[in-house]
Amino acid sequence: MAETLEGKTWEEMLKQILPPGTSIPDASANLDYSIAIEYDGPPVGYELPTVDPVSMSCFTSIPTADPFSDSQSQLVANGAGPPPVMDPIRLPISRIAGCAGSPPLSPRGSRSSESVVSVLQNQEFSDASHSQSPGSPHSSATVQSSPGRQPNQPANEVKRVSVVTFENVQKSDNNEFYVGGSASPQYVAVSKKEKRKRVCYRCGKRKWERESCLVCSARYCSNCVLRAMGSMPEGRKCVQCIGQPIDESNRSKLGKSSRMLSRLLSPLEVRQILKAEKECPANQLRPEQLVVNGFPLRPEEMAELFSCTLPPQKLKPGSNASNGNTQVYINGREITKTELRVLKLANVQCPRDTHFWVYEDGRYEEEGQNNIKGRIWESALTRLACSLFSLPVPHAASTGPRDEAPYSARTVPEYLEPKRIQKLLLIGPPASGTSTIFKQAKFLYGSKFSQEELENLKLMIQSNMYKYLSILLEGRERFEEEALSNICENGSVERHTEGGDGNDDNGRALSVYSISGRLKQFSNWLLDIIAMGDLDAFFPAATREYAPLVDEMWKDSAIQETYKRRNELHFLPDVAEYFLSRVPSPTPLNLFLSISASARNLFFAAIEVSGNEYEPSEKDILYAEGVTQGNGLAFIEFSLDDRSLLAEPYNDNPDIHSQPLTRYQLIRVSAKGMNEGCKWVEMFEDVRAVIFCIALSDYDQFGPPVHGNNKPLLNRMMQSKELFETTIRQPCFRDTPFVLVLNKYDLFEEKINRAPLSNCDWLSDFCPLKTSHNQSLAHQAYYYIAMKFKDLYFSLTKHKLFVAQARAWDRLTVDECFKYIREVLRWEDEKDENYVVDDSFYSTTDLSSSPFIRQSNE
Ligand SMILES: Nc1nc2c(ncn2[C@@H]2O[C@H](COP(=O)(O)OP(=O)(O)OP(=O)(O)O)[C@@H](O)[C@H]2O)c(=O)[nH]1
Ligand SMILES: [Mg+2]
Repeated sequence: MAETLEGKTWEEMLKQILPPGTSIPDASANLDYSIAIEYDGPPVGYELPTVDPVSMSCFTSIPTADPFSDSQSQLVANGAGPPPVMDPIRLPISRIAGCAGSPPLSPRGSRSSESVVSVLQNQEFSDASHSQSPGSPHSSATVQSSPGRQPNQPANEVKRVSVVTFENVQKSDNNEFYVGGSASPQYVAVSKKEKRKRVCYRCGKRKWERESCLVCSARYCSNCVLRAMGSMPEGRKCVQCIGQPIDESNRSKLGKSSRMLSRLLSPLEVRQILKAEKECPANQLRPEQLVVNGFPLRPEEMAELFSCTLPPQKLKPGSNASNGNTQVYINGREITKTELRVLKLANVQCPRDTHFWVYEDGRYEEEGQNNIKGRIWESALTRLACSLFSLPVPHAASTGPRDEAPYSARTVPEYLEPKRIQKLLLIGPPASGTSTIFKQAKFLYGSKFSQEELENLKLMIQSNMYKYLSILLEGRERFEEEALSNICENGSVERHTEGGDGNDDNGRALSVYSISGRLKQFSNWLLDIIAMGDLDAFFPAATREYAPLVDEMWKDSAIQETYKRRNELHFLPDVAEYFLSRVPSPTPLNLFLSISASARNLFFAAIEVSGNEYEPSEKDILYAEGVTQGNGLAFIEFSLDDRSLLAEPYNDNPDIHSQPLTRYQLIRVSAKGMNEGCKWVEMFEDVRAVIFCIALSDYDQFGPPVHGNNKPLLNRMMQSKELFETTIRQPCFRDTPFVLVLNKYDLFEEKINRAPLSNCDWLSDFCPLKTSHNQSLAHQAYYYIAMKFKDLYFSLTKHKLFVAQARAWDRLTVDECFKYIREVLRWEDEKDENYVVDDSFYSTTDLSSSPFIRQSNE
């Protein structure tokens, strides 16, 4: 260009710019090749002409058309379609009468303001709703899809709308604009969230494949989806929609696979996202959406509904929960065919159009007749049929006045109802070992862990790893502060970074516990979300992004130094070490020659456990804290072999072996949130026994109170005792036998010789005998604690407390516990039948298999 500038006329230069053969215009006065530049000279002495601004009161913006695509121009060039026509911009008059041939229904917005070529209704974009405008994903304006067009219709001759309105001009979050118009009078009332089909809401580009937000239906292309939806803690939702309920029309899509996600993410990640989508609280039906007999459910009713043994599946909002089709009504609800069959079995006459009224205790009459015809569930057969078909059987409590209870769970001998499931509620203060016992029961008597359960356990272990990591990081901060203040006070340099000058680039002091800025950032992030209780929301999707940093951190010498002082990290559970210090094989040693052995172990454990390929071993599962992620309700059903040693004396009847085994349902709940007047326990009023688990080793430990955060640390045994008292005081457990499992005997045994029981005020009057009778201190102390609880229980309930000992890590001891519990249930049954086997208060202290059974320290 430089040469062309020199000595060439403007005609010559122009010739080079214009296509060959084009004539050069004459240099006339009007010819203007000037380019606008900003004037920055001195102020002018005259008034500059101005253009009145267009009134924007009705428009948020002037709608513009999409760029004219290559394929469109191709079609035009081939004569396959007429040239595109720009839609005239409409004035904000409320209605403009239109006719066939009037412009397509909605001028569209585009971020490109250079191109003003109108939308060509081209095959490429053909779709029933192709002419819609891109709209705000979060707006609720009305939009009408084009009624579509005939296959042979020319591309641009879509059916024109008769009326176009401009009332719904919207501005979206990302500054794109659209105008929604009502197509024709019959569509005006149709209010549907506007959809910008084929256009990505984020980049505005047309893409075939998009993923849409379950809340606002915003659609994103594969380039944008991860940016717009983040780590998808609630599945496919834009980040700003997280926490909001889904659009109900999307309910059937919950958890259904997505090709785009499968392409972008690993199968495990997709599974995790889809699982979160299906299961996260925000995406669940809300009680008020479920209508039963014309009334929306209350939260507690909903909780009750979903806590039953066979909760309803695939409920839809507003669905008719009665779902009957028999023209027979009970309490205003049309019953189902199965229910009708059971009624017939119960000898209830029910011709069509009968309206029954059934009372809580099973008495029934024809509506308005005031003439009780009988009791529906009177016969065992009816009850059996009901339990077979998962139909309700009235609670023992509701079958009339308590003392007459005609068929309470207690008084119907087990063998009359072989199918009845004996529910066992397993409960205990945090970290007492309930999950461990639950998992042992599953290993012992239950079915294998399903793929899904394994996946859950894996996630749980992985998220626990982050918790342990955060405890380490917190410890590191503490140690760093200590070290730095030591340095300041003593001028001591002994803990300074080796080889460094003790300062970082910014002149800040450093200690062996100091980490780099990047790691510090990660550390702050993790500690923040843990402190906010948000880990579950971020895990696993967001934490995955940090995986490389986790690796880096494990390798860091500051973490290694912190880990050396793990005994000072009180919140680091014992099992953390198990998970943190595993060395997987094969060991790529050469990679890690430069780091110490313990750091290497941490590193491997982190990589192994946090990796996708990690599969938890049986031991991992057992040692992992919790049963389910989030530690919710968990239950299993199993039966026990009845031919235990303890059972034999009662099994004289040879028929007993031909009868089906008793089924048990073990329900494990976290005791968190249980307090006086607590409602949810009432859901378990029909349990056969409460298994209350306490960690013996808690007697010298202090922890934050279960209720309330700012109170001083409390002795954990005292906390367990309080929770125990609260539980036994629950009215719904008034007649329920309690089995106290004193767990963690292994830790207790090891601890008792160095820490006296008097660490716990309640246990301060323990007075061990000289161990002349071969009775170890631990045995005596255990027995003493058992008696303390029995006394307490008796004073409050006037009943006997059954006590068993366990080391939940040892499967055999858990097996013994359950066999003991089975015996307790038998004793209770027989007691109810007046075959009182054992009435002494003290003889039920412990398992008869225990060597300490007759050794009281009284
Ligand atoms: N040493 C020892 N540790 C045990 C025993 N039973 C459980 N643990 C460990 O104690 C910790 C707490 O046990 P969990 O079974 O998770 O306790 P939990 O009752 O479910 O407690 P939350 O989950 O807090 O409700 C886990 O790390 C267990 O591995 C035991 O008998 N001996
Ligand atoms: Mg647990």
